[in-house]
Amino acid sequence: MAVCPVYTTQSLNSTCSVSTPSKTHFSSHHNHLVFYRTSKRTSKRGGSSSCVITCSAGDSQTVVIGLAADSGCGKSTFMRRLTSVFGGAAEPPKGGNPDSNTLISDMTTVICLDDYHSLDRTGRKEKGVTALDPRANDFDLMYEQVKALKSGIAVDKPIYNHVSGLLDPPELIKPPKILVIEGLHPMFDERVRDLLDFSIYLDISNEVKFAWKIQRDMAERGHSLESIKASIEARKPDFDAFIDPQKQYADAVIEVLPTQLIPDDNEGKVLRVRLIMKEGVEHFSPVYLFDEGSTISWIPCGRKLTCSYPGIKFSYGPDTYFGHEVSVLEMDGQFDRLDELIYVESHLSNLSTKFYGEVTQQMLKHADFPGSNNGTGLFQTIVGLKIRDLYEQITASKTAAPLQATKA
Ligand SMILES: Nc1ncnc2c1ncn2[C@@H]1O[C@H](COP(=O)(O)OP(=O)(O)OP(=O)(O)O)[C@@H](O)[C@H]1O
Ligand SMILES: O=C(CO)[C@H](O)[C@H](O)COP(=O)(O)O
Repeated sequence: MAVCPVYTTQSLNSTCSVSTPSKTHFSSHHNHLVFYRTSKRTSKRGGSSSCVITCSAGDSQTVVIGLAADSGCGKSTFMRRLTSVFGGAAEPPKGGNPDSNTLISDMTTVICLDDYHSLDRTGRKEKGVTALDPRANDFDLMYEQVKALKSGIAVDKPIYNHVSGLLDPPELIKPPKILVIEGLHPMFDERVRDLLDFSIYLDISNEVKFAWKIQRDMAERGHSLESIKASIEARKPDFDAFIDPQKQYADAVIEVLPTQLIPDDNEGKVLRVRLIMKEGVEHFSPVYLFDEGSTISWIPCGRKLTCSYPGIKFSYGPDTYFGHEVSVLEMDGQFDRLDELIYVESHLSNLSTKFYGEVTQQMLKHADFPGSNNGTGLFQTIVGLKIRDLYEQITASKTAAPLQATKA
Protein backbone atom coordinates (compact mmCIF):
# COMPACT_ATOMS: atom_id res chain seq x y z
CA MET A 1 0.00 0.00 0.00
CA ALA A 2 1.38 3.43 -0.94
CA VAL A 3 0.89 6.61 1.08
CA CYS A 4 -0.92 9.26 -0.89
CA PRO A 5 1.44 12.27 -1.15
CA VAL A 6 -1.23 14.71 -0.05
CA TYR A 7 -2.04 15.56 3.58
CA THR A 8 -4.69 17.94 4.80
CA THR A 9 -4.20 20.66 7.39
CA GLN A 10 -7.92 20.79 8.10
CA SER A 11 -9.15 20.00 11.57
CA LEU A 12 -10.62 16.55 11.78
CA ASN A 13 -14.20 17.75 11.52
CA SER A 14 -13.52 19.57 8.23
CA THR A 15 -15.38 18.36 5.20
CA CYS A 16 -13.10 16.39 2.94
CA SER A 17 -13.84 14.06 0.10
CA VAL A 18 -11.47 11.89 -1.84
CA SER A 19 -11.70 10.50 -5.31
CA THR A 20 -9.16 8.13 -6.71
CA PRO A 21 -9.32 5.55 -9.42
CA SER A 22 -8.68 2.83 -6.87
CA LYS A 23 -9.76 2.06 -3.31
CA THR A 24 -9.02 4.83 -0.82
CA HIS A 25 -8.68 4.82 2.96
CA PHE A 26 -8.14 7.65 5.37
CA SER A 27 -7.19 7.95 9.01
CA SER A 28 -6.20 10.64 11.49
CA HIS A 29 -2.56 11.45 12.15
CA HIS A 30 -1.20 14.30 14.31
CA ASN A 31 -4.29 16.40 13.80
CA HIS A 32 -4.11 15.96 10.04
CA LEU A 33 -6.16 13.69 7.92
CA VAL A 34 -3.87 11.28 6.17
CA PHE A 35 -5.08 9.62 3.04
CA TYR A 36 -3.95 6.26 1.86
CA ARG A 37 -4.71 4.56 -1.35
CA THR A 38 -3.94 1.12 -2.62
CA SER A 39 -2.01 1.32 -5.81
CA LYS A 40 -0.35 -1.18 -8.07
CA ARG A 41 1.66 1.65 -9.65
CA THR A 42 3.96 2.65 -6.76
CA SER A 43 6.61 5.22 -7.59
CA LYS A 44 10.17 5.08 -6.25
CA ARG A 45 9.21 7.61 -3.60
CA GLY A 46 6.35 5.45 -2.45
CA GLY A 47 3.90 8.08 -3.66
CA SER A 48 1.05 7.90 -6.06
CA SER A 49 0.22 10.51 -8.63
CA SER A 50 -3.50 10.12 -8.93
CA CYS A 51 -5.16 11.03 -5.61
CA VAL A 52 -7.68 13.83 -5.85
CA ILE A 53 -8.67 15.29 -2.49
CA THR A 54 -11.21 18.03 -2.00
CA CYS A 55 -11.53 19.74 1.37
CA SER A 56 -13.47 22.79 2.42
CA ALA A 57 -10.51 25.14 2.93
CA GLY A 58 -10.44 27.79 5.63
CA ASP A 59 -10.95 31.50 4.98
CA SER A 60 -7.53 32.08 3.46
CA GLN A 61 -6.48 30.88 0.07
CA THR A 62 -2.92 30.56 -1.11
CA VAL A 63 -1.86 32.90 -3.92
CA VAL A 64 0.40 31.02 -6.33
CA ILE A 65 3.24 32.65 -8.26
CA GLY A 66 5.31 30.90 -10.95
CA LEU A 67 8.91 31.85 -11.69
CA ALA A 68 10.56 30.16 -14.66
CA ALA A 69 14.18 30.32 -15.74
CA ASP A 70 17.11 28.15 -16.65
CA SER A 71 19.55 27.21 -13.93
CA GLY A 72 21.98 29.98 -12.92
CA CYS A 73 19.77 32.76 -14.30
CA GLY A 74 19.10 34.63 -11.06
CA LYS A 75 16.02 32.88 -9.61
CA SER A 76 17.46 32.69 -6.09
CA THR A 77 18.48 36.34 -6.18
CA PHE A 78 14.99 37.32 -7.37
CA MET A 79 13.42 35.23 -4.59
CA ARG A 80 15.54 36.97 -1.96
CA ARG A 81 14.36 40.35 -3.27
CA LEU A 82 10.72 39.20 -3.33
CA THR A 83 10.80 37.77 0.19
CA SER A 84 12.36 40.98 1.46
CA VAL A 85 9.45 43.04 0.05
CA PHE A 86 7.16 41.10 2.42
CA GLY A 87 9.62 41.55 5.33
CA GLY A 88 11.44 38.79 7.17
CA ALA A 89 14.07 36.40 5.93
CA ALA A 90 13.41 33.10 4.18
CA GLU A 91 14.90 29.96 5.69
CA PRO A 92 14.85 26.21 4.97
CA PRO A 93 12.23 24.23 6.97
CA LYS A 94 13.41 24.04 10.61
CA GLY A 95 14.80 20.69 11.70
CA GLY A 96 14.32 19.23 8.25
CA ASN A 97 16.60 17.89 5.54
CA PRO A 98 19.70 20.17 5.42
CA ASP A 99 19.67 19.80 1.62
CA SER A 100 16.03 20.94 1.30
CA ASN A 101 15.46 23.34 -1.60
CA THR A 102 12.50 25.01 0.15
CA LEU A 103 12.61 28.50 1.66
CA ILE A 104 9.99 29.61 4.17
CA SER A 105 9.25 33.07 5.55
CA ASP A 106 6.22 34.49 7.42
CA MET A 107 4.31 35.22 4.22
CA THR A 108 5.95 33.12 1.54
CA THR A 109 7.02 29.57 0.84
CA VAL A 110 9.29 29.08 -2.16
CA ILE A 111 9.41 25.56 -3.52
CA CYS A 112 11.87 24.53 -6.17
CA LEU A 113 10.39 22.44 -8.97
CA ASP A 114 13.60 20.39 -9.18
CA ASP A 115 11.90 18.47 -6.35
CA TYR A 116 9.55 17.01 -8.97
CA HIS A 117 12.36 15.35 -10.92
CA SER A 118 11.10 11.80 -11.37
CA LEU A 119 14.54 10.56 -12.41
CA ASP A 120 17.55 11.05 -10.20
CA ARG A 121 21.01 11.92 -11.60
CA THR A 122 21.87 8.28 -12.35
CA GLY A 123 18.42 7.62 -13.81
CA ARG A 124 18.78 10.55 -16.20
CA LYS A 125 22.22 9.37 -17.23
CA GLU A 126 20.98 5.84 -17.86
CA LYS A 127 18.02 7.05 -19.93
CA GLY A 128 20.06 9.73 -21.73
CA VAL A 129 17.72 12.59 -20.79
CA THR A 130 18.46 15.96 -19.19
CA ALA A 131 16.60 17.45 -16.21
CA LEU A 132 14.96 19.86 -18.65
CA ASP A 133 13.22 17.02 -20.47
CA PRO A 134 9.58 16.57 -19.34
CA ARG A 135 10.23 12.80 -19.18
CA ALA A 136 12.53 13.46 -16.20
CA ASN A 137 9.78 15.27 -14.27
CA ASP A 138 6.51 14.24 -12.58
CA PHE A 139 3.95 16.81 -13.73
CA ASP A 140 0.97 14.84 -12.35
CA LEU A 141 2.37 15.07 -8.84
CA MET A 142 3.39 18.72 -9.33
CA TYR A 143 -0.17 19.56 -10.38
CA GLU A 144 -1.82 17.63 -7.54
CA GLN A 145 0.40 19.17 -4.88
CA VAL A 146 0.24 22.78 -6.12
CA LYS A 147 -3.54 22.40 -6.41
CA ALA A 148 -3.75 21.00 -2.88
CA LEU A 149 -1.62 23.83 -1.44
CA LYS A 150 -3.67 26.41 -3.31
CA SER A 151 -6.81 25.09 -1.69
CA GLY A 152 -5.33 25.13 1.80
CA ILE A 153 -4.15 21.54 2.05
CA ALA A 154 -0.62 20.62 3.17
CA VAL A 155 1.38 18.21 1.07
CA ASP A 156 4.22 15.79 1.53
CA LYS A 157 6.56 17.04 -1.18
CA PRO A 158 9.51 15.07 -2.48
CA ILE A 159 13.04 16.51 -2.29
CA TYR A 160 15.62 16.34 -5.07
CA ASN A 161 19.00 16.44 -3.37
CA HIS A 162 21.43 18.49 -5.48
CA VAL A 163 24.35 17.35 -3.35
CA SER A 164 23.83 13.59 -3.79
CA GLY A 165 21.78 13.69 -7.01
CA LEU A 166 19.19 11.40 -5.32
CA LEU A 167 15.50 11.68 -4.45
CA ASP A 168 15.32 12.12 -0.65
CA PRO A 169 12.35 11.32 1.63
CA PRO A 170 9.59 13.95 1.35
CA GLU A 171 9.08 17.03 3.54
CA LEU A 172 5.76 18.40 4.79
CA ILE A 173 4.78 21.72 3.18
CA LYS A 174 1.91 23.63 4.76
CA PRO A 175 -0.15 26.05 2.67
CA PRO A 176 1.41 29.54 2.93
CA LYS A 177 -0.16 32.90 2.16
CA ILE A 178 1.98 33.11 -0.97
CA LEU A 179 3.41 30.04 -2.67
CA VAL A 180 6.16 30.59 -5.22
CA ILE A 181 6.98 27.69 -7.49
CA GLU A 182 10.33 28.35 -9.09
CA GLY A 183 12.34 26.32 -11.53
CA LEU A 184 12.55 24.98 -15.03
CA HIS A 185 8.87 24.19 -15.73
CA PRO A 186 6.27 26.22 -13.78
CA MET A 187 4.35 27.09 -16.97
CA PHE A 188 5.00 23.92 -18.97
CA ASP A 189 2.00 21.84 -17.90
CA GLU A 190 -1.32 23.49 -18.73
CA ARG A 191 -2.93 22.25 -15.49
CA VAL A 192 -0.17 23.77 -13.33
CA ARG A 193 -0.17 26.94 -15.45
CA ASP A 194 -3.88 27.42 -14.80
CA LEU A 195 -3.25 27.40 -11.05
CA LEU A 196 -0.90 30.40 -11.24
CA ASP A 197 -2.19 33.79 -10.12
CA PHE A 198 0.86 35.45 -11.68
CA SER A 199 3.80 34.19 -13.71
CA ILE A 200 7.28 35.51 -14.41
CA TYR A 201 9.95 34.37 -16.87
CA LEU A 202 13.61 35.38 -16.52
CA ASP A 203 14.88 35.48 -20.08
CA ILE A 204 18.67 35.68 -20.00
CA SER A 205 20.30 35.90 -23.43
CA ASN A 206 22.98 33.33 -24.24
CA GLU A 207 25.81 35.87 -24.11
CA VAL A 208 24.83 37.05 -20.63
CA LYS A 209 24.10 33.52 -19.36
CA PHE A 210 27.60 32.55 -20.44
CA ALA A 211 29.16 35.56 -18.67
CA TRP A 212 27.25 34.77 -15.42
CA LYS A 213 28.13 31.06 -15.59
CA ILE A 214 31.80 31.90 -16.02
CA GLN A 215 31.64 34.25 -13.07
CA ARG A 216 29.97 31.70 -10.79
CA ASP A 217 31.13 28.29 -11.98
CA MET A 218 34.69 29.25 -12.89
CA ALA A 219 35.46 31.77 -10.17
CA GLU A 220 33.43 30.20 -7.34
CA ARG A 221 33.22 26.50 -8.22
CA GLY A 222 36.52 25.89 -10.03
CA HIS A 223 35.00 24.64 -13.35
CA SER A 224 37.00 25.06 -16.55
CA LEU A 225 35.94 27.35 -19.41
CA GLU A 226 35.57 24.30 -21.70
CA SER A 227 33.33 22.43 -19.27
CA ILE A 228 31.09 25.49 -18.85
CA LYS A 229 30.79 25.87 -22.64
CA ALA A 230 30.07 22.13 -23.00
CA SER A 231 27.37 22.16 -20.30
CA ILE A 232 25.60 25.17 -21.89
CA GLU A 233 25.75 23.52 -25.34
CA ALA A 234 24.49 20.17 -24.00
CA ARG A 235 21.43 21.80 -22.40
CA LYS A 236 20.60 24.08 -25.31
CA PRO A 237 18.37 21.78 -27.45
CA ASP A 238 16.16 20.89 -24.46
CA PHE A 239 16.24 24.47 -23.22
CA ASP A 240 14.96 25.66 -26.62
CA ALA A 241 12.35 22.89 -26.80
CA PHE A 242 10.92 22.89 -23.26
CA ILE A 243 11.99 25.92 -21.20
CA ASP A 244 12.16 28.93 -23.52
CA PRO A 245 8.62 28.47 -25.00
CA GLN A 246 7.13 29.07 -21.53
CA LYS A 247 7.85 32.79 -21.84
CA GLN A 248 4.82 33.20 -24.10
CA TYR A 249 2.60 32.42 -21.07
CA ALA A 250 4.32 34.76 -18.60
CA ASP A 251 2.53 37.83 -17.24
CA ALA A 252 5.91 39.55 -16.86
CA VAL A 253 9.20 38.76 -18.57
CA ILE A 254 12.55 40.19 -17.49
CA GLU A 255 14.75 40.02 -20.58
CA VAL A 256 18.49 40.50 -20.07
CA LEU A 257 20.60 41.40 -23.11
CA PRO A 258 24.05 42.83 -23.85
CA THR A 259 24.20 46.63 -23.82
CA GLN A 260 23.62 48.64 -26.98
CA LEU A 261 25.52 51.57 -25.48
CA ILE A 262 28.95 50.04 -26.14
CA PRO A 263 29.48 48.98 -29.77
CA ASP A 264 30.33 45.23 -30.06
CA ASP A 265 30.49 44.76 -26.31
CA ASN A 266 31.37 41.19 -25.39
CA GLU A 267 32.18 41.60 -21.71
CA GLY A 268 28.56 41.22 -20.58
CA LYS A 269 29.07 43.59 -17.63
CA VAL A 270 26.83 46.43 -18.80
CA LEU A 271 23.31 45.15 -19.48
CA ARG A 272 20.19 46.15 -21.39
CA VAL A 273 17.22 44.90 -19.39
CA ARG A 274 13.61 44.90 -20.59
CA LEU A 275 10.56 44.47 -18.37
CA ILE A 276 7.78 43.14 -20.61
CA MET A 277 4.40 43.46 -18.89
CA LYS A 278 1.25 41.87 -20.27
CA GLU A 279 -1.81 44.13 -20.52
CA GLY A 280 -5.18 43.01 -19.16
CA VAL A 281 -3.90 40.74 -16.37
CA GLU A 282 -6.24 40.74 -13.38
CA HIS A 283 -4.80 42.59 -10.35
CA PHE A 284 -1.75 43.76 -12.32
CA SER A 285 -1.34 47.18 -13.90
CA PRO A 286 1.93 47.72 -15.79
CA VAL A 287 4.45 50.30 -14.61
CA TYR A 288 4.97 53.28 -16.91
CA LEU A 289 7.45 56.07 -17.52
CA PHE A 290 6.12 59.68 -17.69
CA ASP A 291 2.97 59.07 -19.77
CA GLU A 292 1.02 55.78 -19.92
CA GLY A 293 0.84 54.34 -23.44
CA SER A 294 3.25 56.84 -25.02
CA THR A 295 6.58 55.91 -26.54
CA ILE A 296 9.39 57.47 -24.52
CA SER A 297 13.17 57.54 -24.74
CA TRP A 298 14.94 59.12 -21.76
CA ILE A 299 18.62 59.65 -20.98
CA PRO A 300 18.49 60.83 -17.37
CA CYS A 301 22.19 61.68 -17.13
CA GLY A 302 21.82 65.39 -16.42
CA ARG A 303 22.27 67.24 -13.16
CA LYS A 304 20.47 64.80 -10.88
CA LEU A 305 22.04 61.47 -11.88
CA THR A 306 25.74 60.67 -11.94
CA CYS A 307 26.51 58.63 -15.06
CA SER A 308 29.96 57.49 -16.10
CA TYR A 309 30.62 55.86 -19.49
CA PRO A 310 28.54 54.45 -21.20
CA GLY A 311 25.68 56.25 -19.41
CA ILE A 312 22.06 55.15 -18.87
CA LYS A 313 19.17 55.08 -21.29
CA PHE A 314 15.53 54.31 -20.44
CA SER A 315 12.84 53.49 -22.99
CA TYR A 316 9.14 52.80 -22.54
CA GLY A 317 6.24 52.06 -24.84
CA PRO A 318 3.56 49.68 -26.07
CA ASP A 319 4.43 46.56 -28.08
CA THR A 320 3.20 43.06 -28.85
CA TYR A 321 4.75 39.86 -27.47
CA PHE A 322 3.64 36.45 -28.76
CA GLY A 323 0.45 38.12 -30.01
CA HIS A 324 -0.32 39.78 -26.64
CA GLU A 325 -0.47 43.53 -26.02
CA VAL A 326 2.33 44.48 -23.64
CA SER A 327 4.04 47.53 -22.16
CA VAL A 328 7.82 47.44 -22.20
CA LEU A 329 10.08 49.37 -19.84
CA GLU A 330 13.76 49.19 -20.70
CA MET A 331 16.95 50.25 -18.93
CA ASP A 332 20.34 50.07 -20.64
CA GLY A 333 23.43 50.91 -18.55
CA GLN A 334 24.14 51.03 -14.84
CA PHE A 335 23.86 53.32 -11.86
CA ASP A 336 26.99 54.89 -10.42
CA ARG A 337 25.29 55.91 -7.18
CA LEU A 338 22.37 53.79 -6.04
CA ASP A 339 20.92 56.49 -3.75
CA GLU A 340 20.31 58.62 -6.86
CA LEU A 341 17.86 55.98 -8.10
CA ILE A 342 15.20 58.01 -6.28
CA TYR A 343 15.37 60.46 -9.20
CA VAL A 344 14.43 57.69 -11.66
CA GLU A 345 11.82 56.26 -9.27
CA SER A 346 10.07 59.63 -9.08
CA HIS A 347 9.48 59.50 -12.85
CA LEU A 348 7.96 56.00 -12.82
CA SER A 349 4.25 55.44 -12.10
CA ASN A 350 2.09 52.47 -11.04
CA LEU A 351 4.95 51.10 -8.95
CA SER A 352 2.63 49.80 -6.18
CA THR A 353 4.90 51.28 -3.52
CA LYS A 354 3.51 52.04 -0.06
CA PHE A 355 5.59 55.23 0.37
CA TYR A 356 7.71 57.57 -1.74
CA GLY A 357 11.15 56.06 -2.36
CA GLU A 358 10.30 52.43 -1.46
CA VAL A 359 11.95 51.03 -4.62
CA THR A 360 15.16 52.93 -3.84
CA GLN A 361 15.02 51.80 -0.22
CA GLN A 362 14.68 48.14 -1.26
CA MET A 363 17.53 48.45 -3.75
CA LEU A 364 19.81 50.10 -1.16
CA LYS A 365 18.93 47.42 1.39
CA HIS A 366 20.28 44.75 -0.96
CA ALA A 367 23.04 46.71 -2.67
CA ASP A 368 25.30 43.64 -2.37
CA PHE A 369 22.96 41.36 -4.41
CA PRO A 370 24.00 40.69 -8.03
CA GLY A 371 22.44 43.19 -10.45
CA SER A 372 21.76 45.91 -7.88
CA ASN A 373 23.33 48.61 -10.04
CA ASN A 374 21.33 47.80 -13.19
CA GLY A 375 17.91 46.97 -14.62
CA THR A 376 17.93 43.35 -13.36
CA GLY A 377 17.82 44.44 -9.71
CA LEU A 378 15.50 47.38 -10.41
CA PHE A 379 12.95 45.32 -12.35
CA GLN A 380 13.09 42.37 -9.96
CA THR A 381 12.34 44.79 -7.11
CA ILE A 382 9.46 46.36 -9.05
CA VAL A 383 7.97 42.93 -9.87
CA GLY A 384 8.26 42.05 -6.15
CA LEU A 385 6.21 45.14 -5.27
CA LYS A 386 3.64 44.29 -7.95
CA ILE A 387 3.30 40.77 -6.49
CA ARG A 388 2.68 42.24 -3.01
CA ASP A 389 0.00 44.45 -4.54
CA LEU A 390 -1.55 41.51 -6.40
CA TYR A 391 -1.64 39.47 -3.18
CA GLU A 392 -3.30 42.35 -1.30
CA GLN A 393 -5.89 42.84 -4.03
CA ILE A 394 -6.75 39.13 -4.15
CA THR A 395 -7.01 38.97 -0.35
CA ALA A 396 -9.13 42.13 -0.21
CA SER A 397 -11.52 40.86 -2.88
CA LYS A 398 -11.96 37.60 -0.90
CA THR A 399 -12.77 39.37 2.36
CA ALA A 400 -15.09 41.85 0.60
CA ALA A 401 -17.12 39.10 -1.09
CA PRO A 402 -18.84 37.64 2.04
CA LEU A 403 -19.62 41.18 3.26
CA GLN A 404 -21.36 41.98 -0.01
CA ALA A 405 -23.26 38.70 0.21
CA THR A 406 -24.43 39.58 3.74
CA LYS A 407 -25.62 43.02 2.60
CA ALA A 408 -27.56 41.54 -0.31
N1 LIG B 1 21.41 40.31 -11.99
C1 LIG B 1 22.58 39.70 -12.03
N2 LIG B 1 23.68 40.36 -12.44
C2 LIG B 1 24.88 39.73 -12.50
N3 LIG B 1 25.06 38.44 -12.17
C3 LIG B 1 24.00 37.76 -11.77
C4 LIG B 1 22.70 38.34 -11.66
N4 LIG B 1 21.84 37.42 -11.22
C5 LIG B 1 22.54 36.30 -11.06
N5 LIG B 1 23.84 36.51 -11.38
C6 LIG B 1 24.92 35.53 -11.37
O1 LIG B 1 24.37 34.24 -11.59
C7 LIG B 1 24.64 33.40 -10.47
C8 LIG B 1 23.39 32.57 -10.20
O2 LIG B 1 22.39 33.37 -9.61
P1 LIG B 1 21.26 32.69 -8.78
O3 LIG B 1 21.85 31.77 -7.75
O4 LIG B 1 20.35 33.76 -8.28
O5 LIG B 1 20.55 31.84 -9.94
P2 LIG B 1 19.62 30.57 -9.90
O6 LIG B 1 18.77 30.66 -11.11
O7 LIG B 1 18.90 30.48 -8.61
O8 LIG B 1 20.68 29.41 -10.03
P3 LIG B 1 20.49 27.85 -9.76
O9 LIG B 1 19.21 27.42 -10.35
O10 LIG B 1 21.67 27.24 -10.46
O11 LIG B 1 20.56 27.68 -8.27
C9 LIG B 1 25.04 34.33 -9.32
O12 LIG B 1 25.99 33.75 -8.47
C10 LIG B 1 25.66 35.48 -10.06
O13 LIG B 1 27.01 35.17 -10.34
O1 LIG C 1 18.66 22.44 -14.35
C1 LIG C 1 18.69 22.24 -13.18
C2 LIG C 1 17.78 23.01 -12.30
O2 LIG C 1 18.37 23.48 -11.14
C3 LIG C 1 19.60 21.19 -12.62
O3 LIG C 1 20.62 20.94 -13.55
C4 LIG C 1 18.80 19.92 -12.38
O4 LIG C 1 17.89 20.14 -11.32
C5 LIG C 1 19.70 18.74 -12.04
O5 LIG C 1 20.43 19.04 -10.91
P1 LIG C 1 21.87 18.39 -10.66
O6 LIG C 1 22.75 18.95 -11.77
O7 LIG C 1 22.26 18.89 -9.30
O8 LIG C 1 21.72 16.92 -10.73
